[in-house]
Amino acid sequence: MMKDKEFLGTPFYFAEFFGEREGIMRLQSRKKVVVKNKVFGGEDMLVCLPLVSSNKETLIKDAGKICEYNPDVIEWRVDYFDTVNDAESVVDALESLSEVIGEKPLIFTCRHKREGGQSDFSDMKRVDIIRKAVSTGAVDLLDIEMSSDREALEDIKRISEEKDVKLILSYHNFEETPDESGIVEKLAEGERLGADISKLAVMPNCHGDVLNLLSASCLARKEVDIPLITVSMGEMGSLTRIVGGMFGSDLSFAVGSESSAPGQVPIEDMRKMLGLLTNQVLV
Ligand SMILES: O=C1C[C@@](O)(C(=O)O)C[C@@H](O)[C@@H]1O
Repeated sequence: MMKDKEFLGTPFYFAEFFGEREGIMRLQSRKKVVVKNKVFGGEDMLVCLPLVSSNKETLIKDAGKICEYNPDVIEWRVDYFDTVNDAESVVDALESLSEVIGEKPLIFTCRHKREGGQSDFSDMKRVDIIRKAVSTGAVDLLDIEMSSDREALEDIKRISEEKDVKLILSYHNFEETPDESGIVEKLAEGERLGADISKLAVMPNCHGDVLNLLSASCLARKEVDIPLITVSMGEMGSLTRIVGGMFGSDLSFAVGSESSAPGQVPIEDMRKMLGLLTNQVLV
């Protein structure tokens, strides 16, 4: 059998690991995460539309608009919200948002400036916002950096477990892309820290970085059991948002109203391209 790759010093045969035919279009994860009938790590890569609205009025308007595209998942980037530090106003907006999006799974992301987000808050404040948001029952998944303060992370894990909210542990690097084994290691770290889903979004500085992101996503399937989200950001990396699903990424962020990261593509374009790649009838 042809050796596909040296993986951390060990010969690695994709066909042997995944089966000769299995995974031609998708490398599925061993463990699946099911949220409101959407399967992370299953047959299809899911498409998520982010909301980056700055106040309740635009949030509700933007939510209505993105729902017209019928995304699989919605992310509220609450760090873009002007009054993010006022937990009561976040809860109030969340309750209205939940009415608009109905049965769509919602990711709640409260990202600090130092993590590439938009707002400043203390670790304690963030835990408080998250606790109150989760207690509404409107949050299905929480996204938090794996580099977060350990105590805060443990609090957040406890909060999410109590309410059966799934935890996405993320690694962002807006400067560069780690090498292949560094990417696999980060994704494995997410799982070790207790994530339900491990995510990595990194900036490429050359085309080799984009290839590394894709090959590392494939290799991570051997090392990591949980669903993965991997992104090469920026213009150079934007193709990974389309083809990433074939290499082991289980969700891709597209644009419905406004983008939340460099290199995201409009959802209509993404669906056209995915339709061409998988030769399916377009929805
Ligand atoms: O972490 C991610 C991935 C992302 O940064 C992207 O590159 O698409 C977009 C963010 O909104 C999301 O929380």
